[in-house]
Amino acid sequence: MSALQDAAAVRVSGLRRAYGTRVVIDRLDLTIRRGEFVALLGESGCGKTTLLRALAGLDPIDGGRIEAPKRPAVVFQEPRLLPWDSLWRNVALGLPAEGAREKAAAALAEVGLGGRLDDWPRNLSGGQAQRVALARALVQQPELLLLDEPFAALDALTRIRMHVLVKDLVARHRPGVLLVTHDVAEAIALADRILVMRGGAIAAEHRPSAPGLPAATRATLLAELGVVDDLKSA
Ligand SMILES: Nc1ncnc2c1ncn2[C@@H]1O[C@H](COP(=O)(O)OP(=O)(O)OP(=O)(O)O)[C@@H](O)[C@H]1O
Repeated sequence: MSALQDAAAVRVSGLRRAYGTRVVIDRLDLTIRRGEFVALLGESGCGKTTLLRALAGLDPIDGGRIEAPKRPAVVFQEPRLLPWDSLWRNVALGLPAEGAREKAAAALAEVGLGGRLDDWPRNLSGGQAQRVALARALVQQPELLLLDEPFAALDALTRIRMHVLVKDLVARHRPGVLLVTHDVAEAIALADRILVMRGGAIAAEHRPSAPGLPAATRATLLAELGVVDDLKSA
């Protein structure tokens, strides 16, 4: 294997997924490298969540290949915490018992909840609950982190705080990331690479990092998503 291949967090080739006769993913190719933050945009119903669930191993596939060196970790729009378990037990879910509390404590500290190990999910705000969900994902030391609109239900300021946190966590742990989002600004703020899904595959790719590019990219992305934004010129 070459060094480049070694760095892949996931490699997808010729992926196909159908619900009955309805083909949702068709000949989709995608590679995400470790440390690379990829955002996935696309019109509602184009198959983003279907792709994410296939990558997560949650759903079967009907053709093609998904090669991932390790089981990916997933954070969904809702935190999906177990209400009867303390925060550290929620984070430690699936870890071997030995050292689990220490690992959960370190992960909770990383998301700013270091003093809340023995607290309960019911005492958390929406943003804090999503922090716990992130800690639960990162404690697995994933090579691929799948984020399915994890900030969509949060208020605007909490969302920005979460962006800063996630960017920092990804820079430190360097998993490959696939973020499904409807928020063009979020994709531009976080991603190294923005993919647009259409017709069951990746139809376009953008890199928003070059100085001066975000405004142009926003317009380009909105156009690709079929959104006419003439508010500013109205
Ligand atoms: N379990 C299922 N059975 C049948 N059809 C499904 C199932 N799950 C999704 N679909 C259909 O597959 C298509 C893709 O759905 P998916 O949820 O992947 O889209 P999406 O891009 O994530 O949408 P959104 O942006 O609205 O979340 C949709 O037309 C949806 O109705």
